[in-house]
Amino acid sequence: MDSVHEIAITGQNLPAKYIYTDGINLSQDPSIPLPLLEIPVVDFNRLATPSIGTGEELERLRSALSSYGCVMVTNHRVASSLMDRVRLVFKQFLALPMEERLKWQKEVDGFDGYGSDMIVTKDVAVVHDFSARLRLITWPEDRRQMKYWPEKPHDFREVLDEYSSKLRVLHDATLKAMARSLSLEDDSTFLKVIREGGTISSRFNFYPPCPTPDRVLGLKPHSDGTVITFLLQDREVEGLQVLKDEQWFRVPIVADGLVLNVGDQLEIMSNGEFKSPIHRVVLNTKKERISMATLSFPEEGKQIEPFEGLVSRERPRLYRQVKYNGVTQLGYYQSGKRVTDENLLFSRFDIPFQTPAGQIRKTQGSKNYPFTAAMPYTICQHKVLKDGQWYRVPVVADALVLNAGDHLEIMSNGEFKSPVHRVVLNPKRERISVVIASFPEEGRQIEPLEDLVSGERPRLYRQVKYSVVAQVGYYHSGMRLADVARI
Ligand SMILES: O=C(O)CCC(=O)C(=O)O
Ligand SMILES: [Fe+2]
Repeated sequence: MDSVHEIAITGQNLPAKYIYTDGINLSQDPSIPLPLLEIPVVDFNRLATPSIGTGEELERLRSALSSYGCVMVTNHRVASSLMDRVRLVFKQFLALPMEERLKWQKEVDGFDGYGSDMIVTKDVAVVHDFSARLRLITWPEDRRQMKYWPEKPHDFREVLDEYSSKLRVLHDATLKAMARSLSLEDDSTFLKVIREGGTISSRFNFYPPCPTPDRVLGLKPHSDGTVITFLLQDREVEGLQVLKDEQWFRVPIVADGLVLNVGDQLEIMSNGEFKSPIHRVVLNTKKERISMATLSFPEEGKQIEPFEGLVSRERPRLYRQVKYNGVTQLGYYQSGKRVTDENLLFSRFDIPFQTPAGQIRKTQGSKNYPFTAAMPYTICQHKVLKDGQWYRVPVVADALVLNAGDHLEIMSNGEFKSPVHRVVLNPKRERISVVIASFPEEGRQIEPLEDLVSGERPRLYRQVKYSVVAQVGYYHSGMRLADVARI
């Protein structure tokens, strides 16, 4: 029984399982909507046509996927009329009487078909999504389960067949472009994971109107468990939001654009070069909304791990090998976890890290680093290493200690030094400190400034790409970026 849809039609009161009793952190002030995401736009035609500036477009793609994790793809060669037909056949399907829709209902423990997801988490506190879905494998064709493909409206199958074959071409070319943007020798590196037993699915999402969007979500905060996802949005009704720098942003509707986002499996395979963004769907009080996601997945049981060509001394391996499993992925989704966080080789606890559930995770100590991770800057006395000797840093009332960081050491070609320091504890007294620190943009290339390189002062450091997780990795392994980058 597709309860969400019928509740919407009959206007019943919402059952408690859909309600976030603490409310949803929509805008502080309801009269001011959340800001619009300035989502980077990538022109697919330029990516795919070497003669017209492929290099520049590839760099745009790489940089966007390493900081935002998503881009708006334009000129993707999928006709606007076909996109409209996809929206239309789904709306026509939704308008059918319930008995007709239920003919294509999913099994309780299955993925394909119409209805709400099975609940696999044992966590009883899980809040359900107020949305219904129709999910169908479209590729490879011999994996299609036609018993779940609606026959009404009469052209549903034909339209999905046409759209999914266009999206497959786009999907494959995009994964190849992604590999090229990271300068991988074999541009099929990521695509192989799909070709070797993987699948591509279509997921149609229906979000009914909801009188209390401040207490109910269409989709809870999550990152996709896919390799990549292409999203066809509703033409008129917004609802998708992305978390960036701990702030929620609305994703704009761009006529005929498709939203491409990195999935968790690609974040792992790319060793964190590409980020799988956290997103959610909010509801509209008056209008229903639809969307359709094209999702690619590895084969069940496939081992996913960082690709060797993306692991180096400068960029240590960030994730363990993890076996892809659809049910485990769904469990992570429902309990607000992510496969990427669960398989990170070190703790993220010492960077204020926003979990999908939306709270800053409290410092809890980690398996590997029981105290440094738990207490990054606290309870200790600051000491600095100079000429092989540790020195105590004096307390000067009202003064601030300024120190150069590793990136400034590199940019200044070693003119400024990023000092090694540590913090010791006091047997009796607690101690606190507060740090204000500045960082480059994620993915930014850092290197010595040309003006500071000369015959007398040769270049001392290689170019390195800024990455917050790699930085934490160095910290935990007792390495300094400035040493790693030293020529
Ligand atoms: O409906 C949307 O805009 C987003 C859908 C989504 O995030 C998903 O299907 O995973
Ligand atoms: Fe999603």
